[in-house]
Amino acid sequence: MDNKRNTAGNLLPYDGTVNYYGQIMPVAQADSFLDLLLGNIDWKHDEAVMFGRRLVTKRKVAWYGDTDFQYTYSNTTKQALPWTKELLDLKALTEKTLGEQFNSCLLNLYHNGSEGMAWHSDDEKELIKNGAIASLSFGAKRKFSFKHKRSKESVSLILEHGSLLVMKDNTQTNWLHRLPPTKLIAHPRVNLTFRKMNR
Ligand SMILES: O=C(O)CCC(=O)C(=O)O
Ligand SMILES: [Fe+2]
Repeated sequence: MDNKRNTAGNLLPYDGTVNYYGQIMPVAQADSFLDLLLGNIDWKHDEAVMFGRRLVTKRKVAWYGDTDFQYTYSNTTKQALPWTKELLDLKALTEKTLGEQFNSCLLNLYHNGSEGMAWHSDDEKELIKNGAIASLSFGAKRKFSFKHKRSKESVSLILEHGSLLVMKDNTQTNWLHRLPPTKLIAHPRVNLTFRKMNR
């Protein structure tokens, strides 16, 4: 909550840019956003196809966006839901902090530490190439890791309650990221990734 957040340094040593702004709001405000997000978002279990089988994830997801955005994966077409009041408030805060505009948001709800997300890059063709992805976290503090696709060098940090992380430039081309599972955490975490989709 000081002016260091405007000069967050690059956490990656090369081939991309990741800035961690830390907690960008008071804890009481982050608590209230967590409650609103847990209660008002249309959370659904996600589906994935693995080994030719349709699997349902333990983690829940939701997708909100500007208008009639649509994208297809695992043979299902998803439609963006219209922004809620609290998502618009969080989008405005994120845009003001970063000086960047976003048009959609993917939300993840991890009920406890047994749920995480495997190594991946956010490089879907629907996303503007090298567009910034802004990640807001609420609830349980969780470790977040990056691994370079060729050198395998890795970088990790802790994402705090009410914090902002941004991934930009050629990060998705060169680095994977993941949210590792942990036995140590028994309470939920909500993550929002504001994204820029092609129209
Ligand atoms: O939960 C997180 O912090 C990251 C989520 C993520 O990588 C994604 O939704 O693509
Ligand atoms: Fe991701």
